[in-house]
Amino acid sequence: MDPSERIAQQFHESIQAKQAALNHLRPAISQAGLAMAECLRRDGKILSCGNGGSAGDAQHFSSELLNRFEMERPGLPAVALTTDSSTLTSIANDYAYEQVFARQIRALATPGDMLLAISTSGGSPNVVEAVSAAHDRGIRVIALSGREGGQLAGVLDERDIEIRVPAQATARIQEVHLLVIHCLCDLIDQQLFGDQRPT
Ligand SMILES: O=C(CO)[C@@H](O)[C@H](O)[C@H](O)[C@H](O)COP(=O)(O)O
Ligand SMILES: [Zn+2]
Repeated sequence: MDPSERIAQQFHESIQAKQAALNHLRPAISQAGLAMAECLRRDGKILSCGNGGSAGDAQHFSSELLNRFEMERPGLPAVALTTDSSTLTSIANDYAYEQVFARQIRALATPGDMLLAISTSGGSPNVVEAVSAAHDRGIRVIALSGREGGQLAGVLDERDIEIRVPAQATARIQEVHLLVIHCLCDLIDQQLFGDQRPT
């Protein structure tokens, strides 16, 4: 296959993954966006975590909240748990890599906060531990996952919301995750600041 055909195939697969996700995920995304808006309205904050590309997604989400998404509005409280290398390396060194997010959640989370837990496989032990820590602190979890949901699906409770992308390839799941994150930001802004969209 020549490069041009490979590129066309990647685009085609990405479009297909998004198309397949649309109706499947619409109710869960809507529920999650409204829950996040309510959390922020009540002065809660949203913590986020993930590994690799999902660490980038966790940071992408928190920066859309802290700075802004598409409209002019005040910054909203969010913390990506993936950015402080001193904290991450010391927790991994002194305890275990599985604890890098959980220990931060136990220190930072207060009642009414939420956790956005991102894992394409649902199998990353540190993301699974993060969910347990969130539950210990009494905070709700929005889980962004894929494939068969992994261990993450098994540790969610009835208050949590699972947004599981119906795809198998990590890259495709990540591409849908980013779109879901933008939908969540859009719903949060609409719920808190009204319907206007940038021209
Ligand atoms: O971005 C990519 C591959 O596309 C990788 O960095 C990927 O995020 C890493 O392999 C992660 O460790 C995978 O973790 P997870 O999504 O299964 O929780
Ligand atoms: Zn990637």
